[in-house]
Amino acid sequence: MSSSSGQVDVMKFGHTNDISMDELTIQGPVAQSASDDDTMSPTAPESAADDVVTDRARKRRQQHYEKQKAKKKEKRAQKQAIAATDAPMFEVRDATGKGKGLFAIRHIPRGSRILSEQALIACPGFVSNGFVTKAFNALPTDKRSAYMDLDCKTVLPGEQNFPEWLRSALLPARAIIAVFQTNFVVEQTHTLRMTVYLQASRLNHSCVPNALASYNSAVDGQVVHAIRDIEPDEEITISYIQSLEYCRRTRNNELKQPVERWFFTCECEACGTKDRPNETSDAMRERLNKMRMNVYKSMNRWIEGLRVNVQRLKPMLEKRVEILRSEHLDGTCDFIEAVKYAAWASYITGDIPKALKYKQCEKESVLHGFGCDSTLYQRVAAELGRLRRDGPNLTKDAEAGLKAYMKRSLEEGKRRMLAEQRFVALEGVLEV
Ligand SMILES: C[S@@+](CC[C@H](N)C(=O)[O-])C[C@H]1O[C@@H](n2cnc3c(N)ncnc32)[C@H](O)[C@@H]1O
Repeated sequence: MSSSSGQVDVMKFGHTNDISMDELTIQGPVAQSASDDDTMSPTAPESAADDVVTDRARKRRQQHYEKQKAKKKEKRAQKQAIAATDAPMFEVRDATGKGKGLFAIRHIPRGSRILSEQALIACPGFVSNGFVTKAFNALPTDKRSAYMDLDCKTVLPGEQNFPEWLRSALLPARAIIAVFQTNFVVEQTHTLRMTVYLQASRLNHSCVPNALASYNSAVDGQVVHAIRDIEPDEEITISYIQSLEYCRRTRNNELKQPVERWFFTCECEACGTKDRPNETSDAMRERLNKMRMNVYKSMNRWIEGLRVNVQRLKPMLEKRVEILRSEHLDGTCDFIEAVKYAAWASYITGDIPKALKYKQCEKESVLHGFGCDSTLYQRVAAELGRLRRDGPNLTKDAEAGLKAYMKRSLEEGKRRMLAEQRFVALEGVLEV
């Protein structure tokens, strides 16, 4: 479940570090009202001017009060969503043809935290078979048997040809590693780690998932949120792959990268079956992928300081958001990335109302998918606040911040992939 680590890259609208609080205050409402006063007629009687100023002050106070009220309401709703974790929302059940899975036992509204769990086994940095075995042996007996009860699909290369006695002799050590291989997720904490969970590891994959799993530092574990309303008896699914914008064939190849560890071909509503593939969805995803590649190419050019015609890029970015919606992928990491880029393009081209609209949508999606206690949400909420407050004044800082951020996130992404590949390809396969 490599993508269930769920970390979404976020571009910043400027660095808070680059701007002091004092600078921000100067650009705020006080400076604005001073320039407004300049437009007043010099002959206007003092008392009338005072009235206007008082009126404005009252209006501003009222607006401020309304904002605070709205914020409090939002926070209360968020807290309620998190508290809802206490009430059971799902059960583990047989999922025909998929082994076990998690199923809703009541209506789960979008944004609810479905589960919040700490890892059973967590291997920091580059794990080895030895580390996994040692961590397993350190578990209490009941946890060990719960671990061994998890799905174990992985057949290590060449194993089918081993004589029976050798296979049996290898089984105990091989089973511990194979369960780990089938179920681990890669998490970005202060360092990379690979983890296995008792409940979150039961989540099956879909290319139209209704939930998002991510690492949450406040919980120090995985949290799973409903990214749309989920009805009773509906299976709760997440995405195992890096992007849902790939076409069907690539998505299924992705599930086998860097080596086969899950052994299934997806037959969700977007994939269809082998005999009746969903060609309409496939064409849409193919289109999405082309758009995504284009965006990345342009982003790379922009990061390197080359000329990019963002004005021309903008309609394509907006179309991407639209298609993702039509594919019922709102709320997924791909969607969050798409609205983030759309906000960026609107911002760079000076279309602040649209930038605000997309940024607001990003904030809502991150809130619903990651929760208000996620660092990602706090970052996006701060970006939106900054954009609202400072609008076009931040352009220069925003550009510098965005570039630095994109560089960092590209490097992080590479490091994460390398760690996963190293474990799966070297430790998991060759050493056993
Ligand atoms: C991390 S486990 C998920 C939980 C697992 N189904 C169980 O019984 O514990 C991954 C395994 O689930 C199964 N699986 C996940 N998503 C699937 C899907 N969409 N179709 C078929 N099998 C799936 C595959 O066998 C895969 O190796």
